[in-house]
Amino acid sequence: MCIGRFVFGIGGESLAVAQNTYAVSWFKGKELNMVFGLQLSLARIGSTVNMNAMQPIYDSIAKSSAFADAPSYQVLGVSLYIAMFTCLFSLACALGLAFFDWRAKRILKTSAATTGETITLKDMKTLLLSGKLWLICGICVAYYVTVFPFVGIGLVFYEMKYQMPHATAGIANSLVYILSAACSPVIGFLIDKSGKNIFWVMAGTLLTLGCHALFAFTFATPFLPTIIMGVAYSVLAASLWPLVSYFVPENQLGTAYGIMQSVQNAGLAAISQLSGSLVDNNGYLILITFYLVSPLTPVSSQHPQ
Ligand SMILES: C[C@H](NC(=O)[C@@H](N)CCCCN)C(=O)O
Repeated sequence: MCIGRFVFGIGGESLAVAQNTYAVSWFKGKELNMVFGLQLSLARIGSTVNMNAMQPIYDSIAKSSAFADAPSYQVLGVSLYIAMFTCLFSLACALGLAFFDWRAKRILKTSAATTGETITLKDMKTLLLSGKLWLICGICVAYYVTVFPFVGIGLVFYEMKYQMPHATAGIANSLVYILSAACSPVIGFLIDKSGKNIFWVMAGTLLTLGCHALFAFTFATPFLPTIIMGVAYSVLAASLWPLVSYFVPENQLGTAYGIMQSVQNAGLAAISQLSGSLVDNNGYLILITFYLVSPLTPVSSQHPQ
């Protein structure tokens, strides 16, 4: 299983790096935030379908006469084979993209997704010494560790703190992603219109901070902070990722997004472990208080655009 997850991590995150680089190369100066919002929206539709569909798929296979006496690992294996078809669909889309890129290159007599220049060791050094890049990485990791691990343990949180039945807790937990799927393109469009990415990054961070405060210190309906968190997360994601393209030259974008994803994932790996141990040893109040402190890092590391 660990090997499978390792390969999955390499594939998924490389895909994200390539997607971001293509998006900037094709849409810079033309509604880039909206394109990132749209990309985010489709990714979150995928996450929501995954969160809600895998258990029913597993249950229906287990109940089917063909697998009535099958051990659970076999039922799981068949469920994962079904999931594999969405990866094949993704591969088909990537091949379609390669075709359009090749066609654009042929028609425009240029490389569509790159400037033709490749990154040099000197560029790499400049990039690694760029304070702006590390600030964005800091914002990214400090913000995302308060959202992804929270959604990861959200189901049990809603069940335990708010005494919700399993199904209602599942709906509450997927609301962050459902809302993000619905509103990211619109938010991206609004960010394009205002052109103030850093303002929106701060707004997304502060709103998320407010949500964690409501989760930690009140027993008011959790649906309100969850809904606000869905919107805040969309605001942050649609404004933060395109920001890289404002100061990193096009031939270094892939490397810059690769560094950003690595830093984000290193933080997520550590904080997911810490979240589990904080919940087990200290309870949810301490965990949410920890989430409350983490976004303060992005707020304090931002300065006006
Ligand atoms: C845009 C941003 N993408 C990421 O954070 C990637 N590392 C992919 C994460 C996939 C999460 N299951 C985002 O999704 O907000």
